Amino acid sequence: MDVVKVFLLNSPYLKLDYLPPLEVQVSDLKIGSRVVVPLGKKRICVGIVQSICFLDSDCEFNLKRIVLPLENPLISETYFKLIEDMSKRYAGNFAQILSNVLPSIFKKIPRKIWIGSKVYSVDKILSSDVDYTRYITYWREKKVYFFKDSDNFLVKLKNKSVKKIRGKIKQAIIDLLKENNVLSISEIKSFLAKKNIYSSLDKLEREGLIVIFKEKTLQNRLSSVEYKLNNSQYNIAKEMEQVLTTHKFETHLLHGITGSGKTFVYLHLLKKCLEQGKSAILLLPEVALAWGMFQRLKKLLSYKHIYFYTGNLPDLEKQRIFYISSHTPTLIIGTRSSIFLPFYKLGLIIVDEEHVESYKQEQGIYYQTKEIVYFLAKQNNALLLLGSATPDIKTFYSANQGNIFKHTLDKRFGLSLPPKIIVIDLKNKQNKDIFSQKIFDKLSDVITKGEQVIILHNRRGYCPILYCSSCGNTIKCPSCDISLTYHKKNNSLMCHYCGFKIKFPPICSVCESSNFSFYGEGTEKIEEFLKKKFPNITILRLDKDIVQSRHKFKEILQSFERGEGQVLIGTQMLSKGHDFANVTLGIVLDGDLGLNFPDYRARERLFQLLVQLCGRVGRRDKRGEVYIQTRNKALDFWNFVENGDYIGFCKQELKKRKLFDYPPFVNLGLIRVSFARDWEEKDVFLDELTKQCLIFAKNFEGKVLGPVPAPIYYLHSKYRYHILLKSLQWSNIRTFFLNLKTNLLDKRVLSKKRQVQLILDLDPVSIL
Ligand SMILES: Nc1ncnc2c1ncn2[C@@H]1O[C@H](COP(=O)(O)OP(=O)(O)OP(=O)(O)O)[C@@H](O)[C@H]1O
Ligand SMILES: [Zn+2]
Repeated sequence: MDVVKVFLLNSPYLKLDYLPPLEVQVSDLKIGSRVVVPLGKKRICVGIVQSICFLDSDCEFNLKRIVLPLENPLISETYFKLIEDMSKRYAGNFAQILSNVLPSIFKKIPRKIWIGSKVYSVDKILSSDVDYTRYITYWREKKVYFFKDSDNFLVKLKNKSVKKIRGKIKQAIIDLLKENNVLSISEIKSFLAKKNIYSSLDKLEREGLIVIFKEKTLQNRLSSVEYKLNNSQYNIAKEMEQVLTTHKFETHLLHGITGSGKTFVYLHLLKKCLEQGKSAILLLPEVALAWGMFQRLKKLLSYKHIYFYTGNLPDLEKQRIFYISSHTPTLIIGTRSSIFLPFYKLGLIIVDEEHVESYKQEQGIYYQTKEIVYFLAKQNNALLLLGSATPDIKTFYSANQGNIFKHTLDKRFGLSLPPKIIVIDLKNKQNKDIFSQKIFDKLSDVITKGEQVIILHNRRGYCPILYCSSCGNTIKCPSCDISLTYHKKNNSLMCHYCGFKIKFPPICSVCESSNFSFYGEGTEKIEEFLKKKFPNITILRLDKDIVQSRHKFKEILQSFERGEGQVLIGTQMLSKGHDFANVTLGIVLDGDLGLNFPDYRARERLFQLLVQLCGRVGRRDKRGEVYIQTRNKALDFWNFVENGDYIGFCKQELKKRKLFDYPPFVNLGLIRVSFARDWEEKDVFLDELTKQCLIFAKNFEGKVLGPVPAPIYYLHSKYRYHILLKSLQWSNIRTFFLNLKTNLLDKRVLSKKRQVQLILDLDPVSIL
């Protein structure tokens, strides 16, 4: 008897046995096929065929039958291997990982399918034998389509001088077209992350503002604008081109200072890769950066299959790109979720700004994008290129050990010079002013000259800490161990971790007074201060409170680029990737922010942020200056910052990490334990947890630290504990975790009912 093993893409994420679908030979069914299967008495759900085997036994009567085969296959065997690798590496459930990384549309049973241009209802196919038989016939002949591509239409502006129009979506479409000349309907949907833009397009067309036209020939041909690499770019690009040509798996690091022209090296390699008929991915750490890069490259490179991809595209758009990329050489420019597309002949993976922490996914399933692309590149004999002005110290170390080929671009492209960096000591100053006198004078000077300034302050809101004036109590979030931030504009207090919000003034929970003192400042207060001091200029602000949409983010940046504001103040959002022409002064108000976090990566993170910020200053002929305020000028950290000496900093940091046993010298695993505050058995559980940790620690090759309360002990109404594992082998860490979990389950202090959550976070980026 033939049995088909299927992974369910929905809860309970099991692997179950089924009989093949009626009228289908098992030999017609491929591994990786998507199928609809019955589950329990009434449910039907979607799964992926893992294997087909022959069983001697006669348990046929107990097995249910697959009710409908869909894409045959949806994913390839190499895709399976990737998920298998992830489930081993991250000690997770195969089906759950697969379900998480596939576009969510594949977890649902489709409602319609197409045969030729005719549409059929899946309900009907499932309920009528005649329709089912006909469906299977076409399915076998590969004539069934699960997606209809109706978006081969392009849109452009008719009248370039339109300004304000009514309707948010309409306005957003017009703004997009102003930047891009021509876009396809799919691209507009992608960027606005909206599926229904048709009525807005329709209205705009009727109002005579845009033209919608059919793409005539499918311009499959690849071409690019003429460009000339400078000598350093050329030598580096040629070396890697050689790797592409010989289809070898190699990892390279491009350490190029800000403004050195890394993008043109990428451009050159992407073009070569596509010319060879292979696919490529260019990853960026944030949606806005990915979109900026997509627009930039589309102007330089013309090819039909260049797509912008991120996790929050509309479902149908994700599905469309998924299908196309499985059988066509494509170039994907996107964020980390792009790596789970089923690439056809993958030849090149570029990870830009490779040091950024958002390459680590910490929701749903935990994974490190860089580990997965390493696996993918190896599997496909592809070139993996990591690029950054401030590489991750681990990458830097690996390159120095000879495991990664390293290339350096140490000069800005053209004539521009990196800015001069001046660190200002605030130590003995008793001033309550936000700016030191020296910086304030400099600021006034630059404003008078009509040049632009960016000010970095990594804290939003008006004021981050509020004390009760009567009893000294700080006002905290009721669900988190975090101070509430005062926001003046809406006169409220907010928790920046869980979103909790109350009107100001609150009542002190200790003494019931409602008189408060404020401490510290956020971007909102700095903006207010500057507006008072410089009433005649425009001051713009860029932080999460202002930027509620991607569109707004762009709007502020563009307005600043056009010179409509002279000062831009913001959180780390303003530090990455932007190419401002007229900024000659950068200011960092609180250079120490984050430096004292109980996290071994704190210094590295701050250094990277500061270098990125400096990269935005003086990008044209006029050399810029960056002033940084600190209360700890004595730290040698600041010498490295002033000299822009990233390599020196890395070397010193590596010494410290070696001394205290931190990566790259050991591997870190963090077991995150959390449970509700009112859980009655928490004491019993914690006792047992501590006991078990001690027992397993005896045979553990490495160190076990904890369980201890996490630095943020109370968050989202849950208590949190950490167990930190240090070992030379990842496998030791995984084994420790699995043994601990199994034992706690056996002892029944951990139940499957999820009162307690136990998560293994390998190489944690945040240990707060
Ligand atoms: N070969 C080239 N031909 C023409 N212009 C170039 C070339 N290389 C770089 N440039 C220009 O130099 C500037 C800096 O290049 P690019 O943006 O690629 O730098 P980057 O290394 O990516 O910097 P960052 O890390 O700050 O993003 C850009 O304005 C870019 O257009
Ligand atoms: Zn909170």
